[in-house]
Amino acid sequence: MDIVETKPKGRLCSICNQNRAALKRPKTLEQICKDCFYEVFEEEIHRVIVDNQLFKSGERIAIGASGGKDSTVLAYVMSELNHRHNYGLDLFLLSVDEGITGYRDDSLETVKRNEIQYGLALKVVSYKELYGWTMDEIVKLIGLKNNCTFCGVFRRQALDRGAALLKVDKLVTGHNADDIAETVLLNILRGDIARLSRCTSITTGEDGPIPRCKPFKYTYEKEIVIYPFCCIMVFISCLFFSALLVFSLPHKPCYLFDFIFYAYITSENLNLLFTYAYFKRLDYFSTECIYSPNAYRGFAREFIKDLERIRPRAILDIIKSGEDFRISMYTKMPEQSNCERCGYISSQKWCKACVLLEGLNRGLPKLGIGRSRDLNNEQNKIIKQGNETRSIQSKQCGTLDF
Ligand SMILES: Nc1ncnc2c1ncn2[C@@H]1O[C@H](COP(=O)(O)OP(=O)(O)OP(=O)(O)O)[C@@H](O)[C@H]1O
Repeated sequence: MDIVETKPKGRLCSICNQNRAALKRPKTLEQICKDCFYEVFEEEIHRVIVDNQLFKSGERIAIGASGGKDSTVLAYVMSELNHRHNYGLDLFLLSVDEGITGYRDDSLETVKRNEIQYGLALKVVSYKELYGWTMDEIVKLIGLKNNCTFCGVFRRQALDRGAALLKVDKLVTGHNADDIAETVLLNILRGDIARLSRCTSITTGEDGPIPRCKPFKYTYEKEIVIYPFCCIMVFISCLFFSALLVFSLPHKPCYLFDFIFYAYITSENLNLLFTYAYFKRLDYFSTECIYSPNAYRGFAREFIKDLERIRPRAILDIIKSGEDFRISMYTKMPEQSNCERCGYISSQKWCKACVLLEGLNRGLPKLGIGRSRDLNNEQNKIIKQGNETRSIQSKQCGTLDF
C-alpha cells in the first residue's frame, strides 16, 4: 500500500518547513511550529548563558522564584538546560514572602508545587522574619503611595540574605528584555546615571556578596507568556470589530460569508498568540500585585509596548543603547561601602533598607522616601537620633545573618 504523505493544513513552520506554524515569534515575526519554538527559545537562552559565561560547573545557584510567569519559566528552563547541557549546577528555588495576603500567599503555593514538579529544594524568607514588618502592615501605615519603594528595597536585600543562607554562588532572576528596556528608560527619565550604567549588565553585584544574573536579558516577555485572558479579550474584540465592519455595510446577507471568514482568521491568529508557558502548560501564578500602583514604571512599560508594536526590535535597541552609554569621567559616582548598621552594601552610612526600617519603627515612614540627595541630611539626622534611641524604639532586624 502506498503511503500518501499528507501536508498539514495552513502555513508551514519557517524553520522545519514540515509542521503547521503555531505562533508568530514577537522578536523576529517568523511563523514557526511548537517544537521549533521550544528549541529556539531554550537554545537562545543556552547561548546567552554560554556566551556570557554565567555559570561554572559545580556552582550552587538560587533561582529567585516568585511563582509568577518569568521565574516559573526560568526555573523550568534552567533545570532543563542543566540536564541537557550538563552544566553541573546545583539549583535551588528561593522565595521572598513579602506578607501580602491574597497575593504572595497564593503565589507561594505555586512555588511549592514547582518545588515538587521540578525536584528543586525551596527556601522561603519573609519580611516579617527579616524586618519585623509585613507589606500588609506597611501599607496600613503608609497607604498605597510609595509602598513599592519599601517592597523593592526590602526584596533586594531579602533575596541576598536568602541566597547567603542557601550558601549559593549566584542568584538568577527572571528579569526579561522588556523589564530591562523599561529600567533603561526609567533611569534616563530619573537622571539616575549610576543605575543606568549597571542596569543592562547581565551579571551585577560581582563586587558584592552574591552576584546576580539575568539569563532572560534578551528574552521577550511576549514569548514567555501571553495570558490566555489577553487572548480571549483579543478574540472577543476582533470578533466584535469584524462583526461591526461587516454588518455596518449594505447588503448584509452577502457579507455573512465575510464575517465567518474574519472569525476564522481571528481564531487562526489567536493560535499564534499562545507562548512558552502556555504551550508547556507550566504552573504559574498570574495575578498582579494588589499593592502595585507603580504609575511611573507602568507609563514606561506602555510606552515600550507601543514602540514594540511599530518596531519589534525596539526593546533590543533600547537595551543596546543602555549598554553603549559611556559615562563622562567627570560624573561623580556614589562610592560603595557597607551599612554601619547591618553590614549590607551601601553608598551611605546606613543602607536604604535600614533607613526605611528606622522610619517605620519610629512611626515616621516618609523619612526614607524621596530623592537621595534630599535624603542625605534626613538620613544623617535619623542615624544620629537612631543611635541615641534605638534600644527603646526600634524593632530589631530579624535574626538571619547576612
Ligand atoms: N517574592 C519574590 N521571591 C523571589 N524572587 C522574586 C520575588 N519577586 C521577584 N522576584 C525575582 O525578581 C524577578 C523580577 O520580578 P518582578 O516582580 O519585577 O517581575 P515579574 O515580571 O512579575 O516576574 P515574575 O513573573 O517572575 O513574578 C522575578 O522573575 C524573580 O526572579
